Amino acid sequence: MTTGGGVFVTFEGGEGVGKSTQIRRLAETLTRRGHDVLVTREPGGSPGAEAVRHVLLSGAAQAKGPRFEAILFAAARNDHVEEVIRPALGAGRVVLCDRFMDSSRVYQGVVGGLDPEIVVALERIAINGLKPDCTIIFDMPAEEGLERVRARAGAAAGGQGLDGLDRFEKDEIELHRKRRDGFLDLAAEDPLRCHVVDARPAAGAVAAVVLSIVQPLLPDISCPTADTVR
Ligand SMILES: Nc1ncnc2c1ncn2[C@@H]1O[C@H](COP(=O)(O)OP(=O)(O)OP(=O)(O)O)[C@@H](O)[C@H]1O
Ligand SMILES: Cc1cn([C@H]2C[C@H](O)[C@@H](COP(=O)(O)O)O2)c(=O)[nH]c1=O
Repeated sequence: MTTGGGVFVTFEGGEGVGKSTQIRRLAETLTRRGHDVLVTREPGGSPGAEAVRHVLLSGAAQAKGPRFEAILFAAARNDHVEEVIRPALGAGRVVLCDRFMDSSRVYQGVVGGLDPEIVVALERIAINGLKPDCTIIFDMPAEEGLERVRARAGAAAGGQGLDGLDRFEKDEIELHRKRRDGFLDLAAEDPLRCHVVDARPAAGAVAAVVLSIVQPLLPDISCPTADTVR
């Protein structure tokens, strides 16, 4: 368990696999059961990192290349870790984070083509020793995830056909397929931390699988501890 008694769970995968949907459902379930839950995301999660998110997802940094983007992701991550995640874990909270270091390993590293030594060095600086207790990797064919993303963007635009996609969502389908493979490879390399979950079933069925993975990591809050009983 992470320092301070909190539990740090990250959610990863390609575009449109249902990370936000599942985090929202899990947070509702855990909160109802009495856990103190923090939902956060990357890039972003702290005021400084949210500003960097806009630069990255708008595509403003793309022309500078993967190294420049990777440095921005790392700077945003370090701010998020030190300003938000570490304090929350120190306070014993359950932190549910939409993407974290594995997205950098896959998007900028394995698929982005960044020198592995740079990926490792940036990760070390960014996370400063803080690793997830558990990582859920949602898996589905890249085409199906992108269909969900396009449907979501279309609905948000009131069905007016605006593409509404961010810098990474707009990439070629072959890159999305490689990202899926990259996440599966990471999961195979670190099976104690990473759990691959089939993202295709209905949201309720996926949520049940996610809960079964996270539940054993949580502190038992069913009985009062000795020092709360007077
Ligand atoms: N199990 C599911 N079955 C069908 N549709 C789903 C399922 N889960 C999520 N969706 C829908 O798919 C779309 C994408 O879901 P969501 O935003 O949760 O994915 P995401 O992984 O967070 O996306 P992104 O990669 O863009 O952050 C949403 O419109 C959501 O309602
Ligand atoms: C943390 C992180 C993210 N990315 C990419 C992956 C996604 O395309 C976007 C984030 O958008 P989302 O809708 O919030 O999932 O950013 C990345 O390339 N590297 C990273 O470290």
